[in-house]
Amino acid sequence: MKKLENFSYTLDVELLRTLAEKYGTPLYVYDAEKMMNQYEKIKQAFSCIDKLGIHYASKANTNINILKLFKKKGIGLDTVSIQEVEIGIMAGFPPKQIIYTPNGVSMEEIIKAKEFGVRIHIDNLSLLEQFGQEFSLDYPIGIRLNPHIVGGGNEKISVGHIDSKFGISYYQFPHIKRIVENTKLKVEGLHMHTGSDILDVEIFLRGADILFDAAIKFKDLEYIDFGSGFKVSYNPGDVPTDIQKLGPLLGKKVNKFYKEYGKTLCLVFEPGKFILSESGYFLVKVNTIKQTISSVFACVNSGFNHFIRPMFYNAYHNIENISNPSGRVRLYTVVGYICEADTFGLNHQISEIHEGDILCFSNAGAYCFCMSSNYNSRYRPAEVMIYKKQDYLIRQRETIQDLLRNIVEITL
Ligand SMILES: Cc1ncc(COP(=O)(O)O)c(C=O)c1O
Ligand SMILES: N[C@@H](CCCC[NH3+])C(=O)O
Repeated sequence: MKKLENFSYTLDVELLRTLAEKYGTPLYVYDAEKMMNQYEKIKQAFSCIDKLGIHYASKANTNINILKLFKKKGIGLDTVSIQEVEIGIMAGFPPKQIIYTPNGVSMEEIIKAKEFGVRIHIDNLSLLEQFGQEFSLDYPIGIRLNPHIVGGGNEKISVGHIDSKFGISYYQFPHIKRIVENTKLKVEGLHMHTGSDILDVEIFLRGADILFDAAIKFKDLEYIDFGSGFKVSYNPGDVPTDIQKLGPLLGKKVNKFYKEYGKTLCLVFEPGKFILSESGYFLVKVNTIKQTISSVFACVNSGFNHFIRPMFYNAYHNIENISNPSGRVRLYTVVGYICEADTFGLNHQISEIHEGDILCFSNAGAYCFCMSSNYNSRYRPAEVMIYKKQDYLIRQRETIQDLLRNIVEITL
């Protein structure tokens, strides 16, 4: 069967077309095999590291079926909210396999996480002190440091710089130490995450130096958590993070550190995008073609309410016409139906589009469905997962009842 050329599709065109017909559009399709291949790539790249812990960043896609798949493979979970913790527990993860690294949350939420028994990362001096005063030695925690490194594909996802709200500045280290000593807190982990979409291997290595420098000053560590940020290719010429190169370089630093520390710790990564992004496809139908005096618009039955990355981050996503994959290539601006600027792709080269054709967006696995909304009172799409060559509906398309579910009608 024909596969789409010039891009890393793992599913063939005919299958995607069949799924669009069977489940309707707009539709998210995920390929479980591709997720697992990506996971294996990470494992292999860091195979020189003795104790490796990979925790899938569930914020990339929290569908419980995807979480269960990772659980089955023995992968850990990374969460950012108490709700992600709860979904993780529901998916069957043992609490100690769940890392919880929130930002800007209340002490009440941290206490709930403690009640679930998950590994908590605190990224704020005030909460560190409160937690220490209340729980002290009873409950070991991890601390998220801000290494003051500028990394990440755009300013919205660059989170390790000096003006960022994330982590505790490593310049505030004496303050951290004072709180830990005064409250007798047990620190079992140190964490850092500088951003998403980081191409440069050097960023990770610089972060490692800073983290090890801090880690040597804590005697009870069990793990060091490097967060994530591995980049994927969003367009055919794009280059992903060279994790094959990063693995051995980081491995050298890690082993040197372990010698100094006198103990082998677990080295944790929390990948989301690298595992999920390329496994996903977003299928939409072309409602109409609109030729203006400047552009040819392909207007589809979706919008940034379903797929926000192009509008929010200016992100490029490859778009193919899977109804006419070998047609003559023309220039199209692909737009959605939302009542404000809503562009998926400006002047993309796409094989000739007719009304009713199905377009396929690539890299739709991570940060796509989970960032969707009901803006303009549109239903959120269905999700399908291909697992062991079978397609499974893993989320139903919404209906009018979903839009009204929490509304309380009052008598006027
Ligand atoms: C703390 C933390 N860990 C892990 C991730 C996952 O990052 P990515 O999807 O780039 O792998 C993020 C998101 O950027 C994050 O904020
Ligand atoms: N949502 C971002 C990724 C990182 C956000 C989480 N820290 C994206 O779509 O690129």
